[in-house]
Amino acid sequence: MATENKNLSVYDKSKIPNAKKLRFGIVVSEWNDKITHALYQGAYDALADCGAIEENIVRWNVPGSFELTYGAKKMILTQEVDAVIAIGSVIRGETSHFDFVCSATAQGIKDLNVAYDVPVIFCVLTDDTLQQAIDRSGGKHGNKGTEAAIAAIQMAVLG
Ligand SMILES: Nc1c(NC[C@H](O)[C@H](O)[C@H](O)CO)[nH]c(=O)[nH]c1=O
Ligand SMILES: CC(=O)[C@@H](O)COP(=O)(O)O
Repeated sequence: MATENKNLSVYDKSKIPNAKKLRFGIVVSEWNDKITHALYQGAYDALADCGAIEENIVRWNVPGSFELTYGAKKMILTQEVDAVIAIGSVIRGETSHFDFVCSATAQGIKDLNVAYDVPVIFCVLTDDTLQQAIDRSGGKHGNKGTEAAIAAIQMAVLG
């Protein structure tokens, strides 16, 4: 199902565990910062809506999406979090750099989920245009940050 058929901000709160006892790390890329801050706000608001408390939400910024892997690893090793949300916005330019950044970031975050017992949520938009990114960070398709926050809660209590 493509995003256009599923609003990213819709969730059934009655089916989401309460997050009051959970601690979250959120690593935010500064590239396309208007987009990534909107994603962060969506994630923060959803975590709070589900019971998370402010002092249990730790935010770190990194230069770009490629650095999300290292930032998330450092968050896991030092902050005693139950889940990490990695937030980025990669927008295609003139060269193939987009493909390398997207692939490396996705693979790096996947590798963290394998290497450590803390879920790392892939909240990285990989868009061909700025409008696509706007549409998915609080626009007509909702906010992927919201979706990522709900996934973080669900994965934090898994098992
Ligand atoms: N073009 C985008 C980048 N590029 C920067 C890389 O992520 C990385 O910071 C740099 O290569 C140094 O290691 N990053 C994004 O997050 N979004 C882009 O559109
Ligand atoms: C995703 C990128 O790295 C890209 O935005 C950089 O732009 P360009 O490919 O034109 O150098």
